[in-house]
Amino acid sequence: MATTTMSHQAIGSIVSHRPFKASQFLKEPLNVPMKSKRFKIEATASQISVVDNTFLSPSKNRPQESKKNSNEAALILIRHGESLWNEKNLFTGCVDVPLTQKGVGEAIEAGKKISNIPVDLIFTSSLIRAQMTAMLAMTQHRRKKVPIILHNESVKAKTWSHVFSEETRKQSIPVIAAWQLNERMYGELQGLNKKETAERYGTQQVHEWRRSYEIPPPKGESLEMCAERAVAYFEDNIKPELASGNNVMIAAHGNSLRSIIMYLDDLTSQEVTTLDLSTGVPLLYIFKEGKFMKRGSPVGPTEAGVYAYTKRLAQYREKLDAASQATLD
Ligand SMILES: O=C(O)[C@H](O)COP(=O)(O)O
Repeated sequence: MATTTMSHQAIGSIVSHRPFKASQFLKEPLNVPMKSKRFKIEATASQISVVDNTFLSPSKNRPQESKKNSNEAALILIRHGESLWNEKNLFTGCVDVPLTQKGVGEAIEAGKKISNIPVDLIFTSSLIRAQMTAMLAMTQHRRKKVPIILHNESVKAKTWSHVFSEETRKQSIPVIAAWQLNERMYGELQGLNKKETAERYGTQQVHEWRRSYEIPPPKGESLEMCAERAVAYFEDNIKPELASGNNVMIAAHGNSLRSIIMYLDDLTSQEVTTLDLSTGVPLLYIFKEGKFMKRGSPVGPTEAGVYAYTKRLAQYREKLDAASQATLD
């Protein structure tokens, strides 16, 4: 991947800034040797990235003028709705299972609760239950922007998923799927029934595996090991977006979010053992002057508490109200 990145920069410096035409790329002769085809694809991608690097690129690479001038941003955390293995009371971890119908409903209800809160970027894990939750929640959002899952896993994926309209891009919300936000890997417990496992190994032992900070399940990740990737990702990729004034939603998992909340609330390894997250319940934080203020879980879309001390959120809601009033007139 480093090669691709390096050739991106190398190519980027020589690629002219002429607007990119999909037809140019799609008519690419398929009989070119692999290397130059890779070069051509990379060149094309660099042309795209040169043409519109304000869309989808992390704020740290975004030109100054595109960053919002605000020292306040909303951060919404949401554990995925009930999954098919939650329903069966099986340890899930990194096994990729979808939501149940109840979990779908939970995601939609969560969307209603946050429908007035601005969302500029969405981060999910690479697991479908988190991605389903994010997409379903956003169907309820009053701003009606379209969440678009980014595909930067290869130069070709990035090139072939390019959006060619500036206006359409403005009506979209980039969704970044990161494996670092995946549920903790539950090792040899994955697929086992939680009740049967407690009967076999003892309730205390299973509670330690599930809720302690340092003790990993057999051949799995401890919460501490999960935090090493999830919190690092949050600090490197999500916090800079908040600092730029971008409002972020993270749809992830019980333990990857427990590790992030431990960081946000500065919990001790003892305190985090009592932290448990329900499925599909959004939690709101306000990031202001470098600090995270917990605002709790919005019960309804107009709950005053959500907007207390957050002038920007209140103004955003007033704008949505005015816009919907205008469409009614
Ligand atoms: O991975 C799982 O089984 C659940 O998402 C979380 O499980 P836990 O509540 O046992 O941590």
